[in-house]
Amino acid sequence: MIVNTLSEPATGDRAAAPTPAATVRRHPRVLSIAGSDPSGGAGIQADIKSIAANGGYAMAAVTALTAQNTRGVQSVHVPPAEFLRRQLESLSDDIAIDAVKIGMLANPEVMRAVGEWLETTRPAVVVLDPVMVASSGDSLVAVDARLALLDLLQHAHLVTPNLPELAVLVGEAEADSWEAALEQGRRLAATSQVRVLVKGGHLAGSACPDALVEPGGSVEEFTALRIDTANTHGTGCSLSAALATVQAQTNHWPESVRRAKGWLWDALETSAELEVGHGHGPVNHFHSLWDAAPPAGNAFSRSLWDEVEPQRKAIFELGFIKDLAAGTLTEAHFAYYLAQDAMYLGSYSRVLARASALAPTAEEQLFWAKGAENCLAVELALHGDWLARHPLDVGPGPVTKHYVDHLQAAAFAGSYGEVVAAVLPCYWLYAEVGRVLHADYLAFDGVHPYARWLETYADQAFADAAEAAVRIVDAAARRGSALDRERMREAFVHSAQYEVDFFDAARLHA
Ligand SMILES: Nc1ncnc2c1ncn2[C@@H]1O[C@H](COP(=O)(O)OP(=O)(O)O)[C@@H](O)[C@H]1O
Ligand SMILES: Cc1ncc(COP(=O)(O)OP(=O)(O)O)c(N)n1
Repeated sequence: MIVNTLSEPATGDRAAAPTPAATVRRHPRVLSIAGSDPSGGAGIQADIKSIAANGGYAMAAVTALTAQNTRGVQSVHVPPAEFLRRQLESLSDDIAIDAVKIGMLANPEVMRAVGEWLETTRPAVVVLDPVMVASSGDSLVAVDARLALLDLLQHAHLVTPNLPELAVLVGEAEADSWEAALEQGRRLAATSQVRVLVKGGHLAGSACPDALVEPGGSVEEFTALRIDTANTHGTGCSLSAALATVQAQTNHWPESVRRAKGWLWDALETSAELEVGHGHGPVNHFHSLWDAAPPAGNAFSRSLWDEVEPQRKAIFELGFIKDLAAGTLTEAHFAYYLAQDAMYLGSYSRVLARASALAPTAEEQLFWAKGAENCLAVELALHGDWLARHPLDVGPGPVTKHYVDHLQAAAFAGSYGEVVAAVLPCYWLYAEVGRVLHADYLAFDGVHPYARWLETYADQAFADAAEAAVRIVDAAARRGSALDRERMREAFVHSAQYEVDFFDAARLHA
């Protein structure tokens, strides 16, 4: 689970390299300018896998050849910088490059060649991983390269040093705490006027924090649980290449960090499956491709529906629902329910707005935005109407509070898949309750006291919206990894249980 927190508003900050126009591409053309790692875990080999795994078209200009494996670097060969220049010019003469990731640049001459090419080409996204030392401890860069590297920062939109690299860039000793690392990140960002991703992989502890630090000093943190693994070869390469790719898809740095870090976390967690080498093994770049084949069609939503069968049955066994169907529910209980529902809907609407913000297509964006609007406009009007006639002075009850907390946690820390899975039960179970109760209501003899409410939820438009929400969840499940689907499943089941508790809370409230 990736959790992110913003310590100061990110306003007014601007990295030195000009912020590009907001063009995004589903499959950006991403160039890695980096060294070769023949073991495939780091360098251009890792970058190409990372770019492809994140949906980009990968290209690579080789800056250096290394002889290395998972145990260490045995030898480095640096071709003439002039030949790197030719590779770069050859690419930019022909191909539109949406994003660049820069890795191992072995000496100042190579750095200058890359700087000059960036100066003329000005790619929209430049992520600079200031590679200096491999995870084995072997140096990959000439000792006199610091100034040339600092000079290169002016061309980057993001620089991603690990703690030893950050220390070299600010000319200080390596940070031994997260707070000290953030301070160094702030100093680098301010003095070089560059956006910095401070990475906490080298710290001890159960958490693995990273933080986006803007030149103006604002910091946004992204925390994940530390995975207990030795397979950390190439994490920095893989992360920076993923960041360049995702940024070209989103044009939103915090979202790019959240996605790239989440992807890398899954790659680390499933890395043991690869069994490569005897030292620091590689991460599993294609975990989502190789995991259990994504569920076809509506298989995922069917499995969710089956899994919450106990909750579906429980709803129709509740006294509240039975009394509501029979028209014998007291007005006091119904008013309490509507008051809680009105409070819930206010928050639910915001969560739908978040789903809209994260949506991968304009169609889904519009769907959730309309849902958010409907929640406020239609539902609150209906409830406001009833509640105006039956005023009830209560705050959010414990179930309302827990349910809303659960939705907000998904909205602020979860992926798009988690958010849409968490909001789905409210659509789907309500449509189901509406369908069943409406049938009872049509067979009802006399004037039903809750006719208006029952008609609203048996509305065809509501049933259509529930169906559309189900289709969106299936599509998100197909795109995600097995881990993503597991998180979606958990989010959905929790929400389904809260739906049961929510109805029940009204009757329990005397
Ligand atoms: N054991 C781990 N568990 C989870 N995330 C990790 C782990 N090790 C590194 N990371 C993440 O991998 C990325 C690279 O981290 P780091 O090791 O600091 O840089 P580098 O690979 O450049 O030395 C960061 O996002 C970091 O949080
Ligand atoms: C050719 C080459 N480039 C870079 C590295 C270092 O990889 P990185 O991901 O920055 O660091 P570790 O995660 O391996 O510490 C490399 N080894 N080879």
